[in-house]
Amino acid sequence: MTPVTVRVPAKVNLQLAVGPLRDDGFHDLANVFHAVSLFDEVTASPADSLTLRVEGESIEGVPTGDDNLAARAARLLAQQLGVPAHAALTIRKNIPVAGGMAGGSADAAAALVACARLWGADVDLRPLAARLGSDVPFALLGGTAIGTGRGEVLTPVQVSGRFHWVFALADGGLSTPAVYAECDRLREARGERPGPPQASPDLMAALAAGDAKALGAALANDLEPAALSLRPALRDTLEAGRAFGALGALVSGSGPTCAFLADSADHAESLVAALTEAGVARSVVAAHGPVPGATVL
Ligand SMILES: C[C@](O)(CO)[C@H](O)COP(=O)(O)OP(=O)(O)OC[C@H]1O[C@@H](n2ccc(N)nc2=O)[C@H](O)[C@@H]1O
Ligand SMILES: Nc1ncnc2c1ncn2[C@@H]1O[C@H](COP(=O)(O)OP(=O)(O)OP(=O)(O)O)[C@@H](O)[C@H]1O
Repeated sequence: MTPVTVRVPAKVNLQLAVGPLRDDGFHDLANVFHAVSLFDEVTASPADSLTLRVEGESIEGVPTGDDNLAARAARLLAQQLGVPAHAALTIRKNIPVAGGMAGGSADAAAALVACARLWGADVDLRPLAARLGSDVPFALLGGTAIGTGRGEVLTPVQVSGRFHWVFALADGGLSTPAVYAECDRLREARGERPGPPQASPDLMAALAAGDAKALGAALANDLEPAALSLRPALRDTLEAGRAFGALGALVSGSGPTCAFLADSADHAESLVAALTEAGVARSVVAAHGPVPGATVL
C-alpha cells in the first residue's frame, strides 16, 4: 500500500435559491454549485490506526479529532466496507475555514476517494458523501451542477469556457446553521413566504454561452441578506468590488467570503490589487472555474 493524495476544490454558489424550512431542519434548494481553483489536498497513508494531521497557514477552527469531516468520512467508509479504519490522514488546507466555500465538505470528499483507493475498494461513494453533508456530493463531482433536495441531488450543467473569480476572505467564519436560521427569521419578520426554489433560466443561458457579463447579472444568493445581517461589514466589501468594476458580486454560500466575477484573468488580478489596497478583507485571491472534483494526484 502506498500513500494516496487527492486534490479537491472549493465551491462558490452561483445561485442559491432557498425554499421553506422542512420538517427535518433542512431547506429545499436550487443550488448552482461551481468548483473553483482553490484546493485542499488530503493524503491517506498506510497506518495501524486512524490519525489526522492538519497543515496550512489559516487552520484555526479546524477540528483535529474525531469530529473532523475527513476523519468522519474515513470511519463511515470503513464501516460500510467492514474493514478497520486504518489510515494516517494529512489535510493541507488552502480553502478558507467556515468561509462558505465548503472546505470541510471538500476534505470529506477527498478522504472518501483517498481511503477507497488506499483500501482497494471499488464502491459508489455518492450515497456516503450525502450522509456526510449536503455539500459533500458536489465536492466529489466538481464542474458546475445544480443541487436540488438539500443540495445533494446533482445534475451537471454545461458550461462554455472559463470564468475568472476573485474571493475576498474575511476574518473569522460564519456558522452555516446560524445563517439559515437568520434567513428564516428575516423572512418571518418580513412576512415573506418562499415558493419552491428554481434554477434561473438566465443563469443557465449565461453559463451555456460562456457570457461573463450575463453571468454577473444573474448571480443570486438567498442567504446573502442573512449573512449581511450577521456581518454588516460585508456590505462594504461587496460595494468595493462593484465600484472596482466586478461584473457581479455576492456572498459565497453562507459566507462570509465574498465572490466577484471578473471579465478576464488580468481583470481578476487588478481586482485583487484594488480590493487588497482598499483593506476590505483579510486577504484577496484570484481563482478560475469550473474545475474537476476530488481527483487522485
Ligand atoms: C450553504 C451551503 O454551503 C450552500 O452550498 C450548503 O447549503 C450548506 O451545506 P453543508 O455545510 O454541507 O450543510 P450540512 O452539514 O448538510 O447542514 C448543516 C446545517 O445547515 C442547514 N442546512 C443545510 C443545507 C440545507 N439544504 N438546508 C439547511 O437548512 C441546517 O441547519 C443543517 O443542520
Ligand atoms: N476538515 C475540515 N475543515 C474545515 N472545517 C471542518 C473540517 N471538519 C470539520 N470542520 C468544522 O466545520 C465547520 C465549517 O467549516 P467549513 O470550512 O466546511 O465551512 P464552510 O465552508 O462555511 O461550509 P459550507 O460552505 O459547506 O457551509 C468548521 O467551523 C469546523 O468546526
